[in-house]
Amino acid sequence: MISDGLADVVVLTPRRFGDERGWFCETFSAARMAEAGLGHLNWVQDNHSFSAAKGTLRGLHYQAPPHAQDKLVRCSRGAILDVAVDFRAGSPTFAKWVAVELSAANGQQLLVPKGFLHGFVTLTDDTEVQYKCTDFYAPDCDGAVRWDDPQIGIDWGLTAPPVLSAKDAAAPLLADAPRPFQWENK
Ligand SMILES: Cc1cn([C@H]2C[C@H](O)[C@@H](COP(=O)(O)OP(=O)(O)O[C@H]3O[C@@H](C)C(=O)[C@@H](O)[C@H]3O)O2)c(=O)[nH]c1=O
Repeated sequence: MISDGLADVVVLTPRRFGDERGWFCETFSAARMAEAGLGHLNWVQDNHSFSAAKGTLRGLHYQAPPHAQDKLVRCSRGAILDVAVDFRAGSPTFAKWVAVELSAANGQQLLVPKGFLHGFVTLTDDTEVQYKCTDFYAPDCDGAVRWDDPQIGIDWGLTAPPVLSAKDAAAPLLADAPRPFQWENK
């Protein structure tokens, strides 16, 4: 993980059982999630995206309440730098970010909780990302913050301008975005 980490953002590394054929892995297990203290999360939607070019950047995205989503992200082909940004008003780590390389090779997964912005940049051509969500897609609650906001200052490791959607290119700065999440001191 790049940076010191953020409370609630968790890297999971499911076990791979290798043999002469290759390997086998349980990419999701409700029992393992419960063991990790994440058994309360109710996964209702699985997403899968394909990005053709290295340097494609999707983010920074959120779904506002009442349709906020936790996300469990993995990269099943190629590699990404996956980023979570604390978006909870009043949080001691507001606007702080973490980045983790997720790849088909390392099999790691990132748990991005509700209240965090999420985005990734592809580190390879032909990259596939799969993630589970705890609420359904709700376009009316869809929101974005600029990927290159200097207040956040994410080091994406880019050497050229990224490939972006029109929506992401037009996203507001953090200072101009709504504050739909409130930090709760647990
Ligand atoms: C996210 C999403 C999109 N769509 C549709 C809407 C649109 O026509 C098309 C592409 O949507 P987007 O441009 O928002 O796709 P994308 O930029 O890949 O958005 C995703 O980015 C990553 C970083 C996330 O964290 C996700 O939650 C999601 O926001 O797919 C769905 O039908 N269901 C969904 O859950």
